[in-house]
Amino acid sequence: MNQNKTVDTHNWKRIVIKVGSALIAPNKNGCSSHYLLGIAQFIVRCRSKGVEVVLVSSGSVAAGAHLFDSSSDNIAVKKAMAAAGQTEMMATWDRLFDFPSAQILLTHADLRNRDRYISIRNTIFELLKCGVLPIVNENDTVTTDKLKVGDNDNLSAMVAAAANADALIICSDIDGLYDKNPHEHDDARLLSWVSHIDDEIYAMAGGTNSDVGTGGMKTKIQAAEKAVSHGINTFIVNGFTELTFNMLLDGKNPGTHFQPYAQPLGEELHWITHTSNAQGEVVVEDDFDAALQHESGQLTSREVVAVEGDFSIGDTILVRKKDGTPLAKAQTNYGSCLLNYLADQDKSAPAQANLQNTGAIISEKTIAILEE
Ligand SMILES: Nc1ncnc2c1ncn2[C@@H]1O[C@H](COP(=O)(O)OP(=O)(O)O)[C@@H](O)[C@H]1O
Ligand SMILES: N[C@@H](CCC(=O)OP(=O)(O)O)C(=O)O
Repeated sequence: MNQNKTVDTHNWKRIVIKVGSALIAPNKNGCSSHYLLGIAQFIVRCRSKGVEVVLVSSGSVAAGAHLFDSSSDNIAVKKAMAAAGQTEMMATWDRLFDFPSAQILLTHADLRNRDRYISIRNTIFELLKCGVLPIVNENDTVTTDKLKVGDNDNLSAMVAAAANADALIICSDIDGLYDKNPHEHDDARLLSWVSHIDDEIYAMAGGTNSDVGTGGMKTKIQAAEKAVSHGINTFIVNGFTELTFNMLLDGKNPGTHFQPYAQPLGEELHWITHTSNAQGEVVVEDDFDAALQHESGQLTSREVVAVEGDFSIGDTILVRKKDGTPLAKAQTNYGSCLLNYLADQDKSAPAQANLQNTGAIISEKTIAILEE
């Protein structure tokens, strides 16, 4: 691994900054502007250089905790903390800027739906065009396990991709990624530069040790993986110290820098691979992959062995072999009900199965082939 300390920041036109809960409400005792001041100054200086900024701010649960029984693990209480803490957090950020900011609250259900995703993108672009700072968080009040992203590291990467950002800066309570959790190992070493994210990198990343953080380093690596495949320079940095931001402004790497892909995935392919998740599965014969990858890139009901889950037109599905091997993620042109019907028709009365070729279940343009 290279130890690369310089960063070519001059070409950055747009960045996403993610701020962790420990920086917003370090003691779970309401919001504190102590650490936010340095981050706000960094945002102001970026904007004055013509760099557009989107902020992804965690901390609503931590900020609202002091109003409730903070020892409670009850989900409804956590959601109440988030709802109350969100206004306090937005007010704290707003006080630090002399330009307008805008609140965007999202769930994964919004991001994985293509139309809603486009609407989110367009809103972000419009806010940036008018000089308004978008401040994004997960809409914790309405989420359920099935609907949520669950951590703001992954959310920030999805937002960075949606915003077409040049860089994602994840501000945490630690200097970057170490080869093991430094809170548990005295001999842990900081990695300045990661050129490729693989199992070895994931093995270094542990969970959180803090009362307020979600996901620890693992979700930050997942976020980095999403972002670099979109061509986004990704950093994990220590948000507690102003030196971090001075270094970034000087084109120096203050933490861990993840190298972006030289040839990023196309916009729609990236979305289907890294933002959308499969709502159901279409099972095909074990010898199907060659056809999918090398022939028409299309799948018809004739090839379908089974349909699993409940999905609608436009949803993302997983195409997999009978033996379980995942082949592709794709947007479906059929809902699961009709697809089940078509697949049954093909099996029970092949001669009359005139519906079988009514159209491709998935179309070439919306397929992400998965590596075996
Ligand atoms: N290999 C590692 N390198 C650095 N930190 C690690 C590592 N493994 C686990 N961690 C933990 O991840 C924490 C940062 O994640 P988290 O608590 O979720 O913060 P945030 O609120 O900024 O998202 C660190 O404080 C540390 O306890
Ligand atoms: N939506 C949650 C975000 C939780 C979260 O991901 O926290 P963190 O690990 O500190 O970024 C909140 O605002 O509390």
